Amino acid sequence: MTKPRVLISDKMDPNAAKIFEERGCDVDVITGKTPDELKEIIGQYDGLAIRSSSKVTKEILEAATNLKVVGRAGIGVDNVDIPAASAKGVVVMNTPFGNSITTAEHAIALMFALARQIPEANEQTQAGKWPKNDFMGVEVTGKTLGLIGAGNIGSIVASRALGLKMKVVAFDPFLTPERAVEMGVEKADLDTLFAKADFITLHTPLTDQTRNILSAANIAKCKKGVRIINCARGGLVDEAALKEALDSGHVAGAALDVFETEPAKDSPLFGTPNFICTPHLGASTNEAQVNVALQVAEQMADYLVNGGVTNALNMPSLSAEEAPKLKPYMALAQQLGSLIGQLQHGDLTQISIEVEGAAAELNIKPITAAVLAGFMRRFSDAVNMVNAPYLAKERGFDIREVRHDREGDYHTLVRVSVKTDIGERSVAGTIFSNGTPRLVELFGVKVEADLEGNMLYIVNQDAPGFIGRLGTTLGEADINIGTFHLGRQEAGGVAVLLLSVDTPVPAATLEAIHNLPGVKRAMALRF
Ligand SMILES: NC(=O)c1ccc[n+]([C@@H]2O[C@H](COP(=O)([O-])OP(=O)(O)OC[C@H]3O[C@@H](n4cnc5c(N)ncnc54)[C@H](O)[C@@H]3O)[C@@H](O)[C@H]2O)c1
Ligand SMILES: O=C(O)CC[C@@H](O)C(=O)O
Repeated sequence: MTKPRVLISDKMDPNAAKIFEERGCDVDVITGKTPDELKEIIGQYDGLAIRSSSKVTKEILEAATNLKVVGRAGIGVDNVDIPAASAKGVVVMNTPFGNSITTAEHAIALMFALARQIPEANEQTQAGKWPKNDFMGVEVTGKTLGLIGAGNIGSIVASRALGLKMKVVAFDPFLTPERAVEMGVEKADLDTLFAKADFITLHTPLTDQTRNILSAANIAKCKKGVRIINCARGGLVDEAALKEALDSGHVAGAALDVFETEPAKDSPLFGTPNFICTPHLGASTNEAQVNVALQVAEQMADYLVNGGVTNALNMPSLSAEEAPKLKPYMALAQQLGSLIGQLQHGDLTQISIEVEGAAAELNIKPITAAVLAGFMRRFSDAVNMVNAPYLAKERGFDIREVRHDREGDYHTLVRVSVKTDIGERSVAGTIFSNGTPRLVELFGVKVEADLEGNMLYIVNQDAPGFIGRLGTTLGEADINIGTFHLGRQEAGGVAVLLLSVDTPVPAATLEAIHNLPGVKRAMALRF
């Protein structure tokens, strides 16, 4: 088997390359490429490991003909076009915890730097001015910290602030009252936070809801003398409004690690008294960079080599322990999805995935994604488990997942049903003890078959002599039968035949089969 190839395109701790190699990948470290240069080489790679410099745009993804995974050594994935990656079937992963402590510590460091005006005091002291009377600071003890965003980093900032004997008021629409109690913070709405906070620190992603969350109007609602810290994303604070508020003295100090446009080289904020900044250094400690590099390399190699999915933003997670257990189920699910997709008639409205027995103990999300990948092949060859759920949603299909505790005739069963404007139909399969998937039911008829290669599906009225006539028709077309599976509802009733054949069945032979007495339907299938 050829080794997966990975490109590390941003500066990253060398441990990442080492891990890729140890885990069975070939790795190239090529940093500093322009988008056009990256476009030229990206087609050779199965994986792309990045920090924030590489922009994984739609154009880059279009050129990435072999790409399976993009791994961000860090949290924010604003430099990756996730919808385009999903549509292309490329998994996007990040490392959501590796740099959280480091970034939280940077926010606290900036809070102290603001409270005691350390950067300016340092500059003037080193200029020989000894400005002892010019820098009257404020204590943080007893002050209120307004926390906007109480996720991973926000909650670490809160715990450090509480340790400094501050009060913490948090605004986060997803913060539950129980979690607020657990964190020791007061949950508040934004206006209450503005009214109470002596310091405000931001820890949200940049979204339509959070863009300019500190707008001119909101800054005006803050206490006079508030100090603002942003170590999350540029664009959360309206930089022009912040400049005005610093100039007027309404805001006593502001510290930005992130800017609306980065690299920020000529911001109007530069040179403003009581303004300090760092060049997006939130995650820049040895510890954090080792953490995120190791983590991204482990996650990406795990996906490329074993199919494990961790911290993916566009695919359900699948641990390295789960992956081997789920592998036969995913093969079965894909085959069932493909079978029902090839046989489906009418306009589809709903797909249901039911798991029963041992299958009900498993993570159903990857099974669903595999069913959809098989099913959606009827629309495009470029479908996989990553993009199938998106494409299915795009087409408005109602996807249902049902877990049954009961064990039926089989110790484990996956059933896929479709609802269309002309009715409902289902297929079901099991996993044998040797791990092979097997179809066990097709549209209500018990029929056992391995779904692989070229197959022929025939529905006929059960009658003596039919199998002989079918064999002759195939023989005359020089088509060799591999396996033969027959199921029927009752003697003389409707029978279902599934045959594996060594070569594809041409249209003329299908037509001849269709014309045999008693045949209701004949279709060539491909797995
Ligand atoms: N400066 C840096 O170098 C650096 C380093 C790491 C992370 N970051 C950034 O820090 C931010 C926070 O990271 P995290 O790991 O804590 O993320 P997280 O997902 O754990 O937390 C984000 C929190 O924001 C909350 N949120 C979402 N919408 C909100 C809204 N409208 N108002 C208030 N809260 C809202 C969410 O509920 C969540 O609790 C991200 O933007 C990330 O990219 C920056
Ligand atoms: O890689 C970096 O230095 C910044 C990372 C940070 O912005 C993140 O979102 O994790």
